[in-house]
Amino acid sequence: MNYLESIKTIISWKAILDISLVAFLLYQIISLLKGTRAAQVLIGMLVIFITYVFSSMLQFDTLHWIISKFYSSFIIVVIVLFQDDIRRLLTRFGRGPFTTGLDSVSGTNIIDEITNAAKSLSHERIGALIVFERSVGLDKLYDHSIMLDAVVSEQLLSSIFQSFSPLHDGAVIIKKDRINCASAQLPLSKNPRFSKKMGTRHSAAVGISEETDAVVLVVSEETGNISIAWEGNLQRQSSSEAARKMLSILLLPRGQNSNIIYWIENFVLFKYHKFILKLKSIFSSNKIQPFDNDRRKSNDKSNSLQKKVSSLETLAIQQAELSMQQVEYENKIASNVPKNIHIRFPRSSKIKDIKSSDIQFISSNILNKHQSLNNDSNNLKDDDIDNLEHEEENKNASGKNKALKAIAEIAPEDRFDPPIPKSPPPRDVSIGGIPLDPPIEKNKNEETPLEKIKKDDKK
Ligand SMILES: Nc1ncnc2c1ncn2[C@@H]1O[C@H](COP(=O)(O)OP(=O)(O)OP(=O)(O)O)[C@@H](O)[C@H]1O
Repeated sequence: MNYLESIKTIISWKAILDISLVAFLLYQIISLLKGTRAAQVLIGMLVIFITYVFSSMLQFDTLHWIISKFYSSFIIVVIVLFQDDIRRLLTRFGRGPFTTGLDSVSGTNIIDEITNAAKSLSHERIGALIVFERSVGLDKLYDHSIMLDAVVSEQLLSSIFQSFSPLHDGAVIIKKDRINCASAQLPLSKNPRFSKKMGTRHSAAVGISEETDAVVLVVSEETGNISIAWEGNLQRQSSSEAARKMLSILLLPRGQNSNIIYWIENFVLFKYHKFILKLKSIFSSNKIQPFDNDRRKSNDKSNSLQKKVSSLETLAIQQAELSMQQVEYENKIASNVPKNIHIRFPRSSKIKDIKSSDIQFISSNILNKHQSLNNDSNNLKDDDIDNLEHEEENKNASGKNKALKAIAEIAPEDRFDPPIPKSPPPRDVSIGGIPLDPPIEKNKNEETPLEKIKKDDKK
C-alpha cells in the first residue's frame, strides 16, 4: 500500500503533463531532423559528448580540456550549424492545423479552378507547380518572380504553364484569393529521401513545404500525376477529385464560424492523412515511395515503347534503302531522307494510350511518305535535265523539307512547336567597299553531283 501511495504522489497530473510535453517536443525535433544533415551533425556531437564524459572519468586531462573548450562555445556552434533547422522548427511550432490559406466563401471556387487547371494540364502532360501561401509569408520568393496579382482562373493557370509561355518556368504562388506571382524559384528539399529520387520540380514542392506551412500542388510533366506537398510530405493523388478534397482539407476553414469542434475535426483529418502517408511509405515494397514506383513504371513503359519504335524505324529505313537501290538516280536524290526520319509523338499524347496498331500506322506512314518522295524524284527524271542542273541543290533541299514535313504530319495533333525564327537578314558584304568575306571561287574541275549521275548513266 505504501509503495502505491508513494507512486501516486510522484505521478501527479503535473508530472504527466510535463512528461507528455517533453515527449511531444522530442518527437517534433526527431521527426524534423530525421534523415537530414542536421541528424548526422547531432550524432557527431553526441560522440564528442560521450568522449568528454569518458575523458573526465579516465582523467585524460588534455582531451578533457580541449573538449571542455569546445563545449564552452556550444550554444554558438549549435546556432550556426542548425540555423536552418531551428528556423524550420520554430516555424512549425508557430503554425498548426488551424491555419488555413483560403477564405471560406471564395476558397471553394478557387480550389475548383485550380484542380480543373491541374486536371487539364495533367491530361496534356504539362508540368505545373502551384504554391498556396498560408500563415508563413513567402515574401523572399517574390523578389525573383514575376508579379501578377490576378484573379485565379483555370484558363490563366493553364496558359501560364504552357511550354511557350515566358512564365512557365518556376512556381505560381497563390496568396489569399489571388495569383500573386509566377516564375518563382523555390528552395529544394533538404531531405535526402526526396532530393535524391526526385526531379527538381517535386523536390522544390517538398522543399518549400519543409521550410514553411505552404501547401503545394504539383503536376508531373513526365507522368501526368497530380501530387500535393505539405509539411515536408508528398502525397500522390489518385485523381483530380482526390486533389480537390485534399486541398479543401488543408486550405479551407472548416465551417464559417470555425469553432473548437471544427478545429478538432480538421486536426484529426490532418493527422489521419499524415498517418496514412507514413503507413504507405513503411509498407510499400522496396521501401520506395508510391510516387517513385509510378515514375519507374512509366520509365519502363516508355523504354519498351522506345525499343519498339526504334525497331520499326530501322525496318522503315531498311525498306526505304531497299527501294532506293532500284534506281541509282533516286538513291542520289533521296540518300539523306531516311536519316532525317524521326518519329515524334505529340507532347500531349499519353504513352500508355499509344497502341502497337498506332505504331504500325506511324511506320507505314513513314514508308508511304518516303515512297511518295521517291515518286517525286522519279518524275523529276522526265524533266529537262539542263534545268535540273541549276535546280539540283534546291531539289535536294526541298526533298529534305518534304521529309521533315512528312514527319510533322505524322503527329500533328495539338503539338506546339515554337515558331521557327526567320532567317537572319543578309550580312553586310562590305564595309567602305572592302569585302568582308571574299566570295568563294567555284572549282571548275569539281563535278556537281548531277554531272556525276549523268556520267554514270552514260556508262
Ligand atoms: N527550384 C525550383 N523552383 C521552381 N520551379 C522549379 C524548380 N526546379 C525546377 N522547377 C521547375 O521544374 C521543371 C523541371 O522539372 P524536372 O523535370 O527536373 O522535375 P520533375 O520533378 O522530374 O518533374 P516532372 O515529373 O514534371 O518531369 C523546370 O523547368 C522548372 O519549371
